[in-house]
Amino acid sequence: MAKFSIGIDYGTESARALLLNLDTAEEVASSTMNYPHGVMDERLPDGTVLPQDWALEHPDDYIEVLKKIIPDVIMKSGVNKDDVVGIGIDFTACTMLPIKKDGTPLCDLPEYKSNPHAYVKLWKHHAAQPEANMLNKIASERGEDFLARYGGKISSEWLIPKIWQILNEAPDVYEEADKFIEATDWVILKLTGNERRNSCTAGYKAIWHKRKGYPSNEFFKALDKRLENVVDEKLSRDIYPLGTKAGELTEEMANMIGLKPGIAVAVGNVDAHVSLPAVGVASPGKMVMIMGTSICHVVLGDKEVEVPGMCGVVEDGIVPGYYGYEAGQSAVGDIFAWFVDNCVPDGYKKEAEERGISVHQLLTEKASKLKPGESGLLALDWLNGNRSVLVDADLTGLILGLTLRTKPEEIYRALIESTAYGTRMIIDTFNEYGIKIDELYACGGLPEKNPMLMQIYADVTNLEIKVSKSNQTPALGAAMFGAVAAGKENGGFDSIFEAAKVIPKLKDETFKPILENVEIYEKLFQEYKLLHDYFGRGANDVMKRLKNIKEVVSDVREPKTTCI
Ligand SMILES: Nc1ncnc2c1ncn2[C@@H]1O[C@H](COP(=O)(O)OP(=O)(O)O)[C@@H](O)[C@H]1O
Ligand SMILES: O=C(CO)[C@@H](O)[C@@H](O)COP(=O)(O)O
Repeated sequence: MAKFSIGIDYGTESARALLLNLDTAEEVASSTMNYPHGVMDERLPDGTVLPQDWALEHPDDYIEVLKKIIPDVIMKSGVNKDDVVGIGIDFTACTMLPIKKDGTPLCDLPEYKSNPHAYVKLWKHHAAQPEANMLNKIASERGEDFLARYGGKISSEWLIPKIWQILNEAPDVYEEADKFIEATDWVILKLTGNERRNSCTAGYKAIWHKRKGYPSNEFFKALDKRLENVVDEKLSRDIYPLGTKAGELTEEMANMIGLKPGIAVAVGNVDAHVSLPAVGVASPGKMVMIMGTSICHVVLGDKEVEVPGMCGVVEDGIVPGYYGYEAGQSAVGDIFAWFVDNCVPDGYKKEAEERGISVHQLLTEKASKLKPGESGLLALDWLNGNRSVLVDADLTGLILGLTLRTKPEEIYRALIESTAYGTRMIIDTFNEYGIKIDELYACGGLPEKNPMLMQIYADVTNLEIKVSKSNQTPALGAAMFGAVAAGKENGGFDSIFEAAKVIPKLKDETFKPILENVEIYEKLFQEYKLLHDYFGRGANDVMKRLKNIKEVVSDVREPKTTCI
């Protein structure tokens, strides 16, 4: 009798469940649900207004979606729920929340309902940049060796700046919280009743090292004396490797989501990292791009080297036995969404509607007719800051070369190209510092949605791109880890390597660089690099000065005196 595993991918806007047949490697059914509260970046459910750079979610949504998407995949597939042997989840990260000892999120307590700090801080919450700046300054003055493992800087997206922001702006929330926890670990706590923090988020987002643990209490004290014992008081030193079984599905949750109690549940994982074995990559030299709202770039290495501006290198952080490297771009699809939502004339929207296609598709169709370089435009892709290689959320976007004749599709294409140049910067930096990238693999929403974009990435990087056959690659990876938690004796796998040999599939069609495009893009990329270094490496900090003026004028937070 065939056995099944369920993978749940918690994305930025929605969660998707995938039911995987472990005998045939077939993706039997999937189901998606948007988070009822969505991303809260302007106000809380009760109307409380949020300052700029904030991005919150409601933790109740993460359970709510399970009640729909799990019964849905069982119903659609007609599979007997008793044949499901494993569950794995992956999440965006660092997506964190304050909770009480029993797991109750602070925002669920009536007295904290209107306090933004009591909610989930989503990965793209960038309002902890002052704390990140200060942390980097202090760590660098103290010669903390962990900085090198994070490309020289800790991002404002990561856990410690976020916790420190809570302490600075809402000390009562900090006090009231018994724990701060990654959302991925919180969902596992809800599913199994066990707090089993995973090594991936701990390593990449919480400055934890397999052999050295967290930074010292002295370091945390140097940040703020109230943080001296933050690890022991608010986090945990018990960290579990990926592939470990976190526990078994509790009766209460099983009843709620329509499954059998006792199913093996894997420790939590991250959407980017979980995707690597899901495209069949289990050795160095092959970079996987998870392309959607943002792009995460992950690659394995057999040594630990310091690559400037990478998000992190973590031993066993992706699969056991290798150093997992991560880099990323904080906004990619989000930039195109911004353009579509804010900068497209009504005529375009009408045309798209009449033809029954999305505005993205219409712009892409028009932009496909342009040759590389034809628009005379060049853009910087920092509309949500720069995560790699500059690690600076205070940088902003730029479009150069506009004229009175510039068309929306030209700007749309220039924005796509800018994100491809951002990826090329990352690849070049890895190559330069000894992590060779010989092959590119892609998964996520964008390869499905936009072949023109994929061709531009192949031309700009001059690398052939292989694409995952699954349109739910992170969920597939999560299901594979769920099957590893179940173990071979229950119809699963003994290791993620075993699963990676038989489950993943790639599309037959690949995106191959086109020589004449490669040549023009090489010239354009050199121009991008000049702009990148001029605005991003301190020659002209105009972006930060503008942001500073904006903050003072909008009076949301004290002006920043230093930009690091
Ligand atoms: N045809 C398109 N071309 C380029 N981008 C698109 C297109 N359609 C949607 N998008 C962008 O894709 C992103 C969503 O990607 P997806 O991978 O589905 O989600 P997520 O990153 O949340 O997992 C959105 O930011 C949206 O703007
Ligand atoms: O930062 C990470 C992983 O490290 C991602 O979770 C984050 O970029 C969000 O990814 P999505 O674009 O929503 O898939």
